Amino acid sequence: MLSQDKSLVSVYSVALLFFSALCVKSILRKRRDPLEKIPTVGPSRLWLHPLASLGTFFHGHQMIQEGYYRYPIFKITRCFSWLVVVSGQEYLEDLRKASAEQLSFPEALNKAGQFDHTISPGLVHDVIHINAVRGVMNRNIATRFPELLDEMDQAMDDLLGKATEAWVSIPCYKSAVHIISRVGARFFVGAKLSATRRFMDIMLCYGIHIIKGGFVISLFPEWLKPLVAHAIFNTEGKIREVEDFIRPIITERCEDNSDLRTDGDANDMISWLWNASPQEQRTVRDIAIRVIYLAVAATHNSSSLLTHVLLNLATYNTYVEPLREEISTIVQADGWTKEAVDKMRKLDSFVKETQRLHGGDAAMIIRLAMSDFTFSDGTFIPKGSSLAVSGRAMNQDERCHTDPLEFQGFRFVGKDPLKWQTTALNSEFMTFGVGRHACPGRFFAITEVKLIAARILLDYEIKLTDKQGQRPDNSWLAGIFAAPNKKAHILLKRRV
Ligand code: HEM
Repeated sequence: MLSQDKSLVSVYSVALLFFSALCVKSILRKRRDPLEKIPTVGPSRLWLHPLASLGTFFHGHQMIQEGYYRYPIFKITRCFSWLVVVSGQEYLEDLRKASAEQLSFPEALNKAGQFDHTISPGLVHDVIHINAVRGVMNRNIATRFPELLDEMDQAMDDLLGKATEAWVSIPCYKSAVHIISRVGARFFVGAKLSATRRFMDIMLCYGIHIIKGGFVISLFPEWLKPLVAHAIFNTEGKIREVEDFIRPIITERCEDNSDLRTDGDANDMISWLWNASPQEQRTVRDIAIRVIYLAVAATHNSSSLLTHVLLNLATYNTYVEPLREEISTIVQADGWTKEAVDKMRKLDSFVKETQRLHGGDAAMIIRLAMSDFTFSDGTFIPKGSSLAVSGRAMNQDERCHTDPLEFQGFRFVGKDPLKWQTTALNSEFMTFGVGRHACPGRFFAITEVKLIAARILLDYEIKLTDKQGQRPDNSWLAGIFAAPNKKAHILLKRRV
């Protein structure tokens, strides 16, 4: 009995010693922490980081929402470090103006997705593919619009069959990924590959490779990362599989290292990227890597947005008829063209309102401080800190939008399109970012999502599976990235 008491005492003594050591360490660190002056939402003791990080992992969006109403700048814990979150216009302006040597988007992206190891070292700093999207790709959306339409119809037929007069239940997110990835693949690499099941599966798996692999690889020290990427995630092997699909296309379009032809069905991302690259980067591997990166960038966000739009069409059914009326009138006059889709202002507003209420991440515009940085009010941010903007809270602020938690599908109709059209960049609404890194693919994404929604509206009746009309809740990735409910189904029935 006595010896049992003794061992209990020693356990308590060790625990007390450990706790005291943590407190001392925390106090010392707190004194040294250069971010100490920035208010904290959630636990502020660094020794509580493991627990607090768990809190952020589940409730980060609520913490950011709370911080937004209390401070123009604050911090929360995230994976054993701080995430500094800003919202005030002055801070946003500083963020926008900061040079790449001060606050870097590519480095923040690399830290989050470990692209150096999940795709290729240095890729996030290369601009060839970004310039291709900004320039030649965006110029070709209208030209290649008939193919988008064709691919979208084929993808719908795949999902629902040609003639369905009964209600069919389809998994909303999975179906959105199916349609978006097919339309994207048709646009990027042409009809042959978008119809090749194996290629499409490999590209979809690559997205998962980046999300899961990136997270696991980030847990290892820098020197071990290449080994883990090679041994566990087989990044090289995955790239080689994509190369095998792209090689014959490149060979068929050119016999030496000169420009690839861009006529007819060769007018796609493979030729655009090849022709934009200097001689030493005109390799199958280089093109495969860039195609993978763009396909990943193009698929996840657009599929999530389409899922939210479909769920909202099914939930807020009173918008269906006015939208059908707008779409039919425009299509009767102009046919199915990009210009016609651009003219669909009610649909545009419906998509934007969906982004505002359902689509936005709690933390947007991620940046990594590459050197010490000081905001214009004197707030100091040390090198290595991660920063973000409380985008979702801004989108739902009653000072900007009346009844902000209410879905008003036509909220943006009649408002200045330069500021409130879906593709407009606006420091009060940052779903596509701001400044030099603002999403270059937004014109394609919005054309594609509006086109798919418009075709579904004209061809199908749509409703929720829930008889009470309850929209399925969003889910949160790592507590701060909004994702549509992946289990949600919707019901579609072909219109007669
Ligand atoms: C609804 C769909 C989409 C959303 C919400 C979205 C959102 C974003 C955001 C927030 C950024 C970062 C901006 C910043 O931090 O300032 C970004 C960057 C980027 N997006 Fe998108 N995006 C979408 C679709 C697409 C598509 C379809 C493509 C490809 C064709 C694409 C290609 C890119 C690229 C290449 C970048 C990096 C730009 C750079 O590094 O300068 N995105 N996107």
